[in-house]
Amino acid sequence: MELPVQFAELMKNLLGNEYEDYLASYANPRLYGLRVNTNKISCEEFEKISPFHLKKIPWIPNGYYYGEEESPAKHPYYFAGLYYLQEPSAMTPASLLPIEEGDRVLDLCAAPGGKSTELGAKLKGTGVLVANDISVSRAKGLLKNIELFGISNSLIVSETPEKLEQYFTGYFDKILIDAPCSGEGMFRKDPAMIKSWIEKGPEFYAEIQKGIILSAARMLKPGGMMLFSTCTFSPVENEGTIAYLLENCSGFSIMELPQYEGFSHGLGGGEFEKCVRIWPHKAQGEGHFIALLKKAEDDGVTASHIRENRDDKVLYTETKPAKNKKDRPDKNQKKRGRSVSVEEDPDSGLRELENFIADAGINREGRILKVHEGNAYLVPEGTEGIRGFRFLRTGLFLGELKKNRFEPSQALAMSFMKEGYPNTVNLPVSDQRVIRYLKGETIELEDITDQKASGWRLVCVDGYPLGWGKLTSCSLKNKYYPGWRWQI
Ligand SMILES: C[S@@+](CC[C@H](N)C(=O)[O-])C[C@H]1O[C@@H](n2cnc3c(N)ncnc32)[C@H](O)[C@@H]1O
Repeated sequence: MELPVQFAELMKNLLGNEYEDYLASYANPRLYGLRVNTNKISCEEFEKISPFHLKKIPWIPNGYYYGEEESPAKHPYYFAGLYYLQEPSAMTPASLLPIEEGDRVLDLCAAPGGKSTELGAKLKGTGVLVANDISVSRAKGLLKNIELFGISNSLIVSETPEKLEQYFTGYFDKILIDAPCSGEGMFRKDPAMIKSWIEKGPEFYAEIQKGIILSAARMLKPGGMMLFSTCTFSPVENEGTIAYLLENCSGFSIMELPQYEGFSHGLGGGEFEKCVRIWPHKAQGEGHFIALLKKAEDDGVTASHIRENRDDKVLYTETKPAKNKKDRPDKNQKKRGRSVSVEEDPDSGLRELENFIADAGINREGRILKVHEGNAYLVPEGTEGIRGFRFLRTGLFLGELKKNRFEPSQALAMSFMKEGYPNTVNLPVSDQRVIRYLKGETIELEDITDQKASGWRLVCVDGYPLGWGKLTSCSLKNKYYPGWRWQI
């Protein structure tokens, strides 16, 4: 691989006598990683059913290497959201951010969801995950991955960090910033990054990162934790950005991270040693930088910042944002249409929706049912009043109300756990009808004797949900979301 001359010089200075080992690592075969969605299946269970040759990634509890010749993206278990395919060192940031159930979590630069899917899995349906990316087109890919993973307590947003900050000051328990960077650790996986490096270079991204990290710092609760990561090697983008944060926000400190075999310390000595660097010539990964930061309980800044916002614009209060925002004029309300509650519109299929929720045993605890322009959602409590952002999704999209009917959504199908829905058509992975279903075909079920009553069925592979079908006379009309169909 031909590396830019200037990059090669920088790396020689950085690595000294390790430079040759680093260069030699480009000749090694590329590494492929698979991370199990522990929200849907345990690692033990996955190891039992996996058709792939898996080898544990030593530092990721639910991460595995798989062989280059295998195609896990072309397997029904992928369509069941049982795993995410991700370069092994890129699994590290979400794995090292200590998420606790009930946390409010922000993934600030989230698309296409490699980290968000793990953060959401760790929350196990509790708390809230706000997954944001400035790029709307990339955020659409993020939305698909979040829904495929069955994560139902998330808001998918496409905003600048500065805009988010106006509402979310001091709001989050945990924040992950997987920052835009010059991608020096991606050169082997994606040689197009070399061209981008030549055009822009580390300084360009360092400037962007400075803005992002300060915004994130303001959105963190006192006592909260924030993890900053990149897939690049340049110190100006890594330790440099952390130094900038520490200079500008006095309440922050760098936290110790576990030093697994093959991990290296951050550069620059002192506190920076607590950061982790993954080098491709020392670990079985392409390369990453990770820093975990803690905000002091009393940082002397956040509290007054929240007060400023409250006094000034009443943008956010800690306990019940919805209540305080109720009376604010909502400029976008007309464009978006009116949200109605179940009681207000009994004829629009809402009764069928309520029956569906009751029959399916959907847990509404901590979530609020909202219907908006014929679409029904379960929105995490406390976020229902947030307005004015470019949302791609607010909570779990349940489905559409059509005249007197309710049509359940693909996202709802994916949110069920194994055996979590009463009316299923469960096919073994070896059954040809699994692929035919994923291709959008009608499938016949004469041989499955318990499929007599007509109505909605959750189609599953080995018990894991894939999507909906509607049964009449042993024939299952395909309701799999057309945009997700098997194209292979
Ligand atoms: C390294 S990628 C994120 C990868 C993602 N975390 C994952 O694991 O799949 C960086 C992302 O930052 C987004 N981005 C760039 N500038 C941003 C900004 N100012 N605010 C938020 N996101 C930004 C890019 O669109 C890009 O998707």
